Amino acid sequence: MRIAVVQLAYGDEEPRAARVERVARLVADLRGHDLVLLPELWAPTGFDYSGWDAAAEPLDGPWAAAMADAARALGATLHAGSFVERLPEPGPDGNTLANTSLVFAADGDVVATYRKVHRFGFGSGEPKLMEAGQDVVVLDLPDGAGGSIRTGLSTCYDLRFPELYRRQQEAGAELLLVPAAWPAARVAHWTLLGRARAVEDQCVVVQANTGGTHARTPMGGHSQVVAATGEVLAEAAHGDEAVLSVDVDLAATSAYREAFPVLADRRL
Ligand SMILES: O=C(O)CCC(=O)C(=O)O
Repeated sequence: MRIAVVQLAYGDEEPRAARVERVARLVADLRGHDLVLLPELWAPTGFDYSGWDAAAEPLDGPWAAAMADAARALGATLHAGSFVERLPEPGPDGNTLANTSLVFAADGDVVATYRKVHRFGFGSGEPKLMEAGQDVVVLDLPDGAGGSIRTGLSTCYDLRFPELYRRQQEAGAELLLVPAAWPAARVAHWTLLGRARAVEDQCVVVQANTGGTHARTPMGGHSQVVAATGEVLAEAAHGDEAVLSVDVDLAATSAYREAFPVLADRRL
């Protein structure tokens, strides 16, 4: 399966609409891949909380329409990262925003919607402004060889909560996709936790982070693709925009699980 991980770098000077156009073109240029993964909140920005309300859109808003077009131009699955969703009504915490990821099929149809479960911000940002997602999302994506691969969805801070990934693994996931806006200050955790999730759940982990600096927050980069063995198959540099293009041997994951069946020894 040929996977492209797009590490987008942006600053405060780039208008949101211009970035959406730029990224749509970039995605269309990645034809030949079976799956493209974009980072978290790359259009409204991950850390400019003050702009989230104005940037919020419904599930069928202009951002989703642009990404559906981009998926059609790509001719493959597009995990478009996440955007600020305007919920139709306030959730249990009284908020009308969510950090929502959409996955598009090659024909532009939405095949998965994931709302970030663990909200980052310790009393500000997401916990203050957004509703928490409630659902574990696992789905089958085309593997590029006529079959499918069971895939789990999560976002950024979720990576710190292994129980979410164990639920995905129990639901049959072998591929874990993680878009993020993870800051440079803790980027060592980002790479370490991605490898940890790969090793403990015996899954391929694909992580797309953000680069550049926005809202006075330098982003960490270091997007990576990790095999189920924990081997890092590709890793982007710190902070710059980059595309990782990686051929992932999915059969190797099943073979590895059979050869080293550690998950069968769990005691609950
Ligand atoms: O957990 C971290 O250190 C960063 C998480 C984060 O930036 C996010 O979830 O947006």
